[in-house]
Amino acid sequence: MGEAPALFVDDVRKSFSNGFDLKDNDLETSVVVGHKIYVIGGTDGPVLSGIRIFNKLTGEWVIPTVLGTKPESLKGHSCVLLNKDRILIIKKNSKSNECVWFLEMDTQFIQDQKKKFETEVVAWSKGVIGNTVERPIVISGPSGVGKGTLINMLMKEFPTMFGFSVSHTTRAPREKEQNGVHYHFTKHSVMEEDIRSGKFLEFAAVHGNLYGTSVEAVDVVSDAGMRCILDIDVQGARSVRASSLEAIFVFVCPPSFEELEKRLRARGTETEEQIQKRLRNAKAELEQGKSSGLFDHILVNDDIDACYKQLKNILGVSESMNAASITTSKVFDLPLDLSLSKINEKILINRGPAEQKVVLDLSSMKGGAPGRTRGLYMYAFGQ
Ligand SMILES: Nc1nc2c(ncn2[C@@H]2O[C@H](COP(=O)(O)OP(=O)(O)O)[C@@H](O)[C@H]2O)c(=O)[nH]1
Ligand SMILES: Nc1ncnc2c1ncn2[C@@H]1O[C@H](COP(=O)(O)OP(=O)(O)O)[C@@H](O)[C@H]1O
Repeated sequence: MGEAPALFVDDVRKSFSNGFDLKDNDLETSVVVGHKIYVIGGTDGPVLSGIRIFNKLTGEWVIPTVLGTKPESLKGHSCVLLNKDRILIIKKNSKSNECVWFLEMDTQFIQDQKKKFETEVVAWSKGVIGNTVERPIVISGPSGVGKGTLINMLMKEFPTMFGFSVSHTTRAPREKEQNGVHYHFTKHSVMEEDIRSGKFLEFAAVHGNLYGTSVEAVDVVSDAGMRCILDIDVQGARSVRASSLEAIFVFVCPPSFEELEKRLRARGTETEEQIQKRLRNAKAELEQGKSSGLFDHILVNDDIDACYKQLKNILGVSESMNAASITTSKVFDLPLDLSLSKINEKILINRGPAEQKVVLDLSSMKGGAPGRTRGLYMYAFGQ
């Protein structure tokens, strides 16, 4: 087939000389990138992040700022450098659906973060095997129009198909709202810090509070094989439109302004002052929602059942689909004893001579820190 010869990672390790007695083993591995040596793992010393970088030019160790969601433990792993901007890490003694991780050290995201932090920065990104699910749905509309009601109906009828993106907010919880279910309720300072460190896909100040969708909120829904629903305001919808998330945008209008006010009052969850603020903002939101060209579909929520039916039509779901099963790709066991070799955009995971070999195909890889790395395929062959 004319493929390039396999690059054996272990040969690369043996061939570098750093002046240090860095012995690669299952717990601590090293990857050379130009004049830097990235050491991953490591249990000794003050290396809390488990990542340290040796700069061969200055002869100094640097502890980088580590972003993203880390693997829970890295007791036994093997790694290989990909395209000089990220390192692939395979966790040993794990399942194929949780073994693939990437440590990014020179992707666009990292370059942006380095400017912000003015330090060395690396970021973890979990690899997700298999097909991505259908396009997420962004639902916007003024307060009290019925967004929550429509979303609840959808999730109740199709519990395995749709998952709600749980936003963060600095507003106080309403009586029946649960932390982690309706919102992640948080403090202004904490949320600002998380925004700065790139954890949010979008955020906006709405009715005097901060609201935002974390990258993680969308990823956990996709990881569960479900289609993600986002209930966000028009500013947030605009940010999502500009992001890499390819969503369907739906704007919900009331039949009249009077009806909107009636619903907001009847819900009884806001003070008079808050109702007034929401009504004032509703005017601008309705104008932007209807005229901006941002939304793919505009629904009028007059009769709730009729509106719900229209929403289902837009999403292409029907009653017969509510028992639809989620297709998951086959899960393999990866032993403690494995080695990696790289052939173009494929990684061969050798599981011992008598065992099946596993191929990790990276040719359709997309995404990455601060979210998951997707578009990965894994299959076994051999005995
Ligand atoms: N941009 C953005 N807006 C959000 C997010 N979560 C909720 N919102 C919007 O914030 C507004 C206020 O939400 P909430 O306080 O729950 O009141 P409600 O609109 O009356 O349900 C609504 O327009 C929501 O769509 C988010 O993560 N990002
Ligand atoms: N089509 C409708 N007709 C009458 N009342 C509605 C309709 N849709 C929603 N409601 C009611 O209006 C109130 C606001 O709806 P909600 O879903 O909380 O709005 P939002 O999430 O957009 O703020 C709720 O009390 C809900 O039961």
